[in-house]
Amino acid sequence: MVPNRTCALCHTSKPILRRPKTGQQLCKPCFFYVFETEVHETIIGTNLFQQGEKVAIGASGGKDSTVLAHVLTVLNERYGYGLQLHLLSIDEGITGYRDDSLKSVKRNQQEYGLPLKILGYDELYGWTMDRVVEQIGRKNNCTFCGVFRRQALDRGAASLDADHIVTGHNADDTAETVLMNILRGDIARLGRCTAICTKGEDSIKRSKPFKYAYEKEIVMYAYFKKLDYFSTECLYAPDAYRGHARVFLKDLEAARPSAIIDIIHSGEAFQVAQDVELKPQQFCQRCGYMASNELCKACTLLESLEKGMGKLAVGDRNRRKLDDEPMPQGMRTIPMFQRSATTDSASPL
Ligand SMILES: Nc1ncnc2c1ncn2[C@@H]1O[C@H](COP(=O)(O)OP(=O)(O)OP(=O)(O)O)[C@@H](O)[C@H]1O
Repeated sequence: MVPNRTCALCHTSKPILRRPKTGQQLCKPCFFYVFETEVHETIIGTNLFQQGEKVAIGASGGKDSTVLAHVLTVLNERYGYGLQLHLLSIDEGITGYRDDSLKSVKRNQQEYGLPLKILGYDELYGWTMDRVVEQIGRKNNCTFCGVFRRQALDRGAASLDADHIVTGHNADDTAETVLMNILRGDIARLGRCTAICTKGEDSIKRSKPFKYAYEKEIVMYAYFKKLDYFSTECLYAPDAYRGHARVFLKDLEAARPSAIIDIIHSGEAFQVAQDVELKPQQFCQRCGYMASNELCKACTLLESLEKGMGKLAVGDRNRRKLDDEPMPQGMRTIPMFQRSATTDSASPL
């Protein structure tokens, strides 16, 4: 980069970076300020939080959630949101990966003085991902991990009596998800994947304050702030299909940086046609968690593992095969879901 003589915002200091989102050359303090202010504007513009809410930050120890914990702590103080922030980590039981990243979370907990709860797949499901992979191999293991994590975050948050879960999903993640849902023709997910906040009936709110934050800027923020995070990819290989969407998105971004935001805006503009039938929500008959069938996805997957049939990666097609197999003695099930109290009467920020 041929630097301008001065920062594009303060016109005083020497610029040290080019902002990936806008191409502006900025000094460090101005970059921190615009990055934080844009997240604040997203929060205020979408009425994301209520005064006094208890917010569980999904903390994986990776860059996104580490920056999220940092920025929310800063904004909560700067703008008096009045949030009770809590770190919530799910230990999937992946030796050499999650155990190391949890060490970063613990160091950050000390640094920010935030309480931390760790909930393990082992404790909740009786299975670690190491053991799941032993049974099913690496193919499809992300399906188990994703379904188990979603429910574990809800259960962890409910046990904290939290009103809200926030995750570090960023603009790149959201744009990838839009692309994936288009490629799969998954209309139901396409309709809801760009929502900044989702709340199923009787479930805890879940939101993505970094929905418009570029991954490259999150990495820059972490780097220049010298934040402590863990940067290794999962040992059990990332979701292959998402990988294609990611590569495609990176190519588009290289040609035109606004591609990421443009795809998100396109996703936001999609409307599900009236005649598209969406499955109604119900509660799992076994564990009481939200479900679109009699059993929730986690109970179905757990049952397949317990029966030694995890390789089926049970979708609707294989449900019959699973039902035909008798329940093993002492089959593990997930405890009943305890919902937390809600604070719907609280006032917005
Ligand atoms: N084990 C976990 N415990 C708690 N939260 C998690 C965990 N894994 C993922 N999350 C939440 O989901 C978000 C997206 O997770 P993903 O696996 O896509 O990782 P990522 O994009 O690399 O994010 P990060 O850099 O924070 O790990 C994370 O930012 C975090 O908020």
